[in-house]
Amino acid sequence: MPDRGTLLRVEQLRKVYESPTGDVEAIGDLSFTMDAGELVCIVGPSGCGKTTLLKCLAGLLRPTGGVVEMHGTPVTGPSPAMAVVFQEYGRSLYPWLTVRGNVELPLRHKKLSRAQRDTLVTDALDAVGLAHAARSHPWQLSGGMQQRVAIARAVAYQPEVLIMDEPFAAVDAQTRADLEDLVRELHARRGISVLFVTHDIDESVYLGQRVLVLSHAPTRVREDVAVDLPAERDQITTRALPRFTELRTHVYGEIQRAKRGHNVAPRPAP
Ligand SMILES: Nc1ncnc2c1ncn2[C@@H]1O[C@H](COP(=O)(O)OP(=O)(O)OP(=O)(O)O)[C@@H](O)[C@H]1O
Repeated sequence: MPDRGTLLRVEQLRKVYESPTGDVEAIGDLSFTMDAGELVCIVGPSGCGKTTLLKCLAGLLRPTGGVVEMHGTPVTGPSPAMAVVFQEYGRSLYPWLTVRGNVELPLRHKKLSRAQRDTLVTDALDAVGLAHAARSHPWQLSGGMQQRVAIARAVAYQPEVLIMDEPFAAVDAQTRADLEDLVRELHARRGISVLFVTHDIDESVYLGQRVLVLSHAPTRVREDVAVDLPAERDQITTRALPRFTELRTHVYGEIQRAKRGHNVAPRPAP
């Protein structure tokens, strides 16, 4: 397990895209911190700047202003301590490699022996329930299985933080529920910190220990909602709790207000 303490610190982050047709201010003045071992979800109105934020955090995009720090060190480029899983699993996997080959590929950049690599790949495939499909090719798998391969690849890399950008948007509802539980299990068992962007309000409350609600663009944190549901969750009983309904209703209301452009009202969560 990683040490507890501040993992990520984002301070007055700002991102302006410059283009010939005019500048687009995607991130306004955004600050939050995340502790090691936390599972934090991010929701916000469509187009508010969620992907831009994740790319700045992952060192894939240079911010216009502000600070992103991991363990007190500025993030200036992609870090081996972070792994990113995007929505388009189909495009992120190499069709000519087997499942095992796809999971193994990024590990070739690490100084590991063949045996160490094999163990990490086998463990990651076990963790996502795909040991039996190791020799298949991605195109032989269902969408949900392909997304599991993408998750296994991220997990095998042994990141400290897993950054996920709407990873289950393209799979069916049942598969989505299974993958949500897989993420919760990886977080609980392996102590991986998870930052999870989703459009789905129920998903954010079911998964998260906190939900950051973003404002419309140029985005900032509108509210940081503590999800005080029991740590042990399951799809049926947790979602049937009155507190689950209260939290999802609250987050939904905040997003509606954010869409209408209401200012951030500093008030406590329900
Ligand atoms: N490369 C780019 N150049 C110019 N503007 C961009 C670029 N990428 C994103 N934007 C703009 O920045 C804003 C935020 O986009 P972003 O994709 O980060 O939002 P999002 O919240 O992830 O969107 P969605 O809800 O659709 O997933 C939008 O206005 C978008 O048009």
